[in-house]
Amino acid sequence: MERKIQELRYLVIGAGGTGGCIAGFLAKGGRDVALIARGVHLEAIRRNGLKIIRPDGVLSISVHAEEEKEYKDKADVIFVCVKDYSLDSTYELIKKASHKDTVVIPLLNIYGTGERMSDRLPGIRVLNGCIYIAGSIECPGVLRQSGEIFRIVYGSVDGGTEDPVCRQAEEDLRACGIEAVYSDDVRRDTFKKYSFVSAMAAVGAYYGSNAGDAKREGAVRSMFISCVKEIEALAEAMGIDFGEDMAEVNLKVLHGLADDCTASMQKDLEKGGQTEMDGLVFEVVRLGNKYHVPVPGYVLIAEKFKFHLEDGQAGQAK
Ligand SMILES: NC(=O)C1=CN([C@@H]2O[C@H](COP(=O)(O)OP(=O)(O)OC[C@H]3O[C@@H](n4cnc5c(N)ncnc54)[C@H](OP(=O)(O)O)[C@@H]3O)[C@@H](O)[C@H]2O)C=CC1
Ligand SMILES: CC(C)(CO)C(=O)C(=O)O
Repeated sequence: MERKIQELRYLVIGAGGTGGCIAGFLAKGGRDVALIARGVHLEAIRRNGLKIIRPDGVLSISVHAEEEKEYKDKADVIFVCVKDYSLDSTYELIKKASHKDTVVIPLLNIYGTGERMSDRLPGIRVLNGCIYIAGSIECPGVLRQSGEIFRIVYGSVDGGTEDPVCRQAEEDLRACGIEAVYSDDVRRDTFKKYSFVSAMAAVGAYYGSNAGDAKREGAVRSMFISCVKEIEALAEAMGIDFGEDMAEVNLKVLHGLADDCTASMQKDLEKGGQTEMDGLVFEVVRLGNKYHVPVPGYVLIAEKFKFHLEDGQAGQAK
């Protein structure tokens, strides 16, 4: 018998550019959502609510936010919205917050995150997912969303088994103003997102360029297109059928971004701290090596950041 779902309880881990916007939109739409944040950002959200500066104005939203250790509930849907380098720090909370039907939806830009998380979370249903948004923390308690794009795609790692929780989450997200897609081929769809963000992040890091530079004819745009084509060749070797011309699709996505938009990896790089370069750029070089697909654009970019393969094996960043 189909399980009757009443109101889903959402947990969003990470209150940055992605997680803060998701929790903010869900809360604004009246959904039951808790947001895990920390430090001065958490204090500010608690004191003043969450502000999201958008192209069409500022949203001020009251969101239930707490620290990881304060969360004592069980959630039906958990969105994981942290950088790859913080992922390990989320596992204890996910274990504590899950019941037998909970679905965990990682939205990281790193391809294959869901599979990696499943290995670390036996007995918990971890999906795969991705998100299209351009968001960042402006200052404590305040996020900036540039451009209108806000799309979440998720689905089961094993393919398209229909799940009522996932279907209801899709309805909830849409009702709250987020374009949601419960995908029947999430491996393909997350690799499609990867073909965009990896290329944009790699080229942006190489040239120090933004979306506006890639929109105009010239070296930045050419390299962006070459990188997308390298990922297309990889997809073919990996048995992923994109079914459409990703250079064309990704140029449309690019044109939907504000000119001053840069990938979140590039923002981290400019701040001088940890970045997702390994999963977004070096991993493409490793995949090229594994599947015998030439990826000269990525090799050039990776070399600029002192990464190379050693003896034909997966190399180390130096
Ligand atoms: N920003 C964007 O526009 C987009 C980002 N993405 C991807 O989404 C993922 C998340 O990125 P984004 O939202 O930008 O990341 P941010 O760095 O903006 O936000 C992550 C937040 O999570 C916090 N955090 C990390 N670990 C914990 C924890 N254990 N408990 C509580 N808080 C925690 C961080 O805190 P602290 O700062 O203290 O570490 C930070 O505030 C990445 O993989 C990114 O590539 C995808 C599409 C667009
Ligand atoms: C490029 C962008 C903004 C597109 O969603 C993104 O995914 C990121 O910054 O990580």
